Amino acid sequence: MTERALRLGTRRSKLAMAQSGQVAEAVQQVTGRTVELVEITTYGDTSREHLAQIGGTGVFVAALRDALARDEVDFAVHSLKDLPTAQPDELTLAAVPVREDPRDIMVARDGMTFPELPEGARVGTGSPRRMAQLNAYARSHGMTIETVPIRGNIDTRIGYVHKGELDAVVLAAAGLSRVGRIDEVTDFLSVDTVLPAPGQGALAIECAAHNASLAAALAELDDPYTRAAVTAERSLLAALEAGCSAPVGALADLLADGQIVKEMRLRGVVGTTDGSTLVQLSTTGPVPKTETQAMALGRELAAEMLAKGAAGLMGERAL
Ligand SMILES: NCc1[nH]cc(CCC(=O)O)c1CC(=O)O
Repeated sequence: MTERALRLGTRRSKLAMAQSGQVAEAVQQVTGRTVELVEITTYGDTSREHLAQIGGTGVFVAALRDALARDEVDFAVHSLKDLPTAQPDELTLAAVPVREDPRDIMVARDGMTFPELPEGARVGTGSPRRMAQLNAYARSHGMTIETVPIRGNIDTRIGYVHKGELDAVVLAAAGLSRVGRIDEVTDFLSVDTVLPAPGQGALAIECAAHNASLAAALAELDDPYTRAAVTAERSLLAALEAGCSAPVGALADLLADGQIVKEMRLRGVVGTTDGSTLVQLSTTGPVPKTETQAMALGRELAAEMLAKGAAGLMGERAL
C-alpha cells in the first residue's frame, strides 16, 4: 500500500518557497514519500508595519505552527533565525540541516564594497543588530552613513538600490543564495565587522511532537554541528533575554587543527543602534556533544557579556 503524501506547510514568499522546495526534495529522498507543498499566509507577509513594530519575534512562524497544531500540515520549514528561542512542548525541532553561508552581505550601487561607500551614504536596513555594527564600523573608520529602515522581501529590498533610492542594502547571504541572486552581492561582510543573527543561514524543520515516526525520519536531515552551533547561539540570545529583533549578533563555529576539530568558538555582540557602544566577546569550549552542553556555552558567554554591561545596551530591544 502506498502511504499518502507528506504535507509541507510553507509561506508563499519566493525565499520560503525556495527553501521549502529544497527540503521537500531532501525529505522525499530519505523517506521515499511524496511531499506536497501547502501554502500558508502569515501575518508577517500581510502586515505593512515594520517588523519591529509588530513585535518581531516569531511573526513569520506563528501561522505555520498553527497549521501544524491543527494537523493541516505534517511539517514545516522555518528560517531558524526567525524562530523564537522558547520551543513549544507540542512541537519537535526534528532537523537542522547543514547551514549555508551565515554572513550578511551588501548590495550597493556601482559595485561598491562597504568601505567604498561615499560620505553620508544611505544604507537600507531595519535590523538594530545590523545598524549597531554598521554604525560602529563607520565610526571607527571615519565614515558617516545613514541607516534607513526598510521592509519587504528580498526583491523589494534590492530594488531600492536599483531604483536609486538607496546607496546600499544589507541582507543575509543565505537568503540571496536561496532565491538565486547571490551574484548581485557587492560585498560579503566579514563576521569581524558584522556578526550575523543567531541561527542565520540555517533552516529549522519542525513537526508535531506526537508524530515520533515522522520526527525520526526527518532527523536524517539533521547536521549535528550546525545544530550544536545554533543551539549555542540561541542560548546566548535567550540568556540575554533578547528577541530576534534585538541588537544581538552571535556565531558559533568549529576550530580545527588540520583535519581534527578541536573546539567550538562562540562569538557574541550587543550594541546600541548608533554604534557608539558595542560589547563584543568570544568564548571557546569542547565541541558540545549534547544540547545541554551547547546551551551551557551560550549561557557562559551571555554571563560574561552581561557583566560587561550588555543589558544596558538593549534598551531598544524588541522595538
Ligand atoms: N529577517 C528575515 C529573514 N529571515 C531569514 C532570512 C534569510 C536568511 C536566513 O535564512 O538566515 C531573512 C532575510 C534577511 O535577513 O536578509
